Amino acid sequence: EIFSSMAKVKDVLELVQDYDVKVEFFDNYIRAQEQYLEYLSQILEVAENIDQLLSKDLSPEHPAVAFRYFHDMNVIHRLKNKVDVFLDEERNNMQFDSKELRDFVAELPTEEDLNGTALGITRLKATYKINVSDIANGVIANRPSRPLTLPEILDMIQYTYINFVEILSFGGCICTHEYKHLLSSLMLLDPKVDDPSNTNCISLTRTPGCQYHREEFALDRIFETFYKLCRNEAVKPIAAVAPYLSQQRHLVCKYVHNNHPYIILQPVKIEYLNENRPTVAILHDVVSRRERTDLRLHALDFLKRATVTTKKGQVPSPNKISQTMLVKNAIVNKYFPRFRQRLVGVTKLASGSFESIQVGNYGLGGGYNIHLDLLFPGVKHNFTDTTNNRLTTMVTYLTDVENGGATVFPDLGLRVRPQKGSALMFFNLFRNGTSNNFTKHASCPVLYGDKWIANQWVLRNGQEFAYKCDLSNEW
Ligand SMILES: O=C(O)CCC(=O)C(=O)O
Ligand SMILES: [Fe+2]
Repeated sequence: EIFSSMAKVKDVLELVQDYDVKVEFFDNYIRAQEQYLEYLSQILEVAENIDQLLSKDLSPEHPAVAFRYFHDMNVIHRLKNKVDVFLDEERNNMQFDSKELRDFVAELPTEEDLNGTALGITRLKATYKINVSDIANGVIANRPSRPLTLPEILDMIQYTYINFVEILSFGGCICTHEYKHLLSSLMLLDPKVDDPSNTNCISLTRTPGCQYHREEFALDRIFETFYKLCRNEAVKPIAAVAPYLSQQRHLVCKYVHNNHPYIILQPVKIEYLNENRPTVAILHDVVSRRERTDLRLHALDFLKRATVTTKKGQVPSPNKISQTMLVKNAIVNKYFPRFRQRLVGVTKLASGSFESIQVGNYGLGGGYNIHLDLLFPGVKHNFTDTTNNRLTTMVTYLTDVENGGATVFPDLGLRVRPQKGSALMFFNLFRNGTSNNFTKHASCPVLYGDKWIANQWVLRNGQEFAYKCDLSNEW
């Protein structure tokens, strides 16, 4: 699968570009074949000439006739010599290695990629309210390209339609927001289809699996909020967090070094976006250019699409259109020690419970639906739990994203634009170890650009001294 990682899309385009040499080869091969056939048909023509002479029973005893025979046969000779020289010179162009072609084609995007791209575009359409006519004209995020051709449009319609039918007949969990994407695909087919939020199709689609999510997150409302935030429309925090907002008048930006040897000479600028319940902050310029490049290069060959288990077996996760890989702690310590040390220095968290780094690259229209980062989402924690959940998330941005791809917190009404080198940090757990569900967050689909992140999660166990726990559900 290629479409779910922009880096791989770029890779395949490079491959095709490299294959220009091969394209030139095919070109030469075809031209050589044409030339060869041309010689053969000339030989045939002369041979037919001789045949005609023979059929007219013209005797070679006639000198003029003999001359013509000899002349024509000589032409054949000359042509044959030409063919020999030609075959000699064009040997390379006459040999066709179909294995090479097969290997090349095996690297190219498949139908699944085309399908994923069509769905990605409808996702962008739903999230960013893009006009159907803009899509048809090849304009996305005010960026012109060439208009789609009729076969391209027909393909897009076909794939979005297939997706629609497939998901309708799919036995697993289908949630309202997925229908919105699909219904907006139908809007692509027919712009007159009503706004998806007004359609009663949605009630047809509730499944027991969805109900669970529905209770947990009240999906309908929250997805509206999610999309609004993605479009950079103003969103108020939900009432449950409002009481804490009055405390936030003094939100600050400050430089921190914590007297920590790793950052004392290069303090980190922290910008608080939400001070409490949960604390959300941006750590500016914590990942160097070199680290950003090296992490991406290191990850590229290992990226894999996340899957989920369904009745149909393992299928790509519909909620996460990206590819990820883990950089094990041993590798982090060896090759990326300063990345880790700077995060330890600024957070004062014990480095022993830092998880392996997860590097991620989003694909075409790729994003990550609303979720909690907890390893054990449904579980209520207390200090007697043996489970060890994720206390802190740090999403470091390895690239800027030209348009879209923001990280949003629907309950908090917060939107964070990826800024290369900075890290978005938040605490997933309250002081008593229970999950703080206000931290649910999502990555908006990438509208234009190549979004790379590196996630650093820090586990709760081992932080007893660094992060004081108590019985409250304060942060
Ligand atoms: O890519 C983002 O902005 C957020 C990523 C995220 O939430 C995750 O990987 O858990
Ligand atoms: Fe997350």
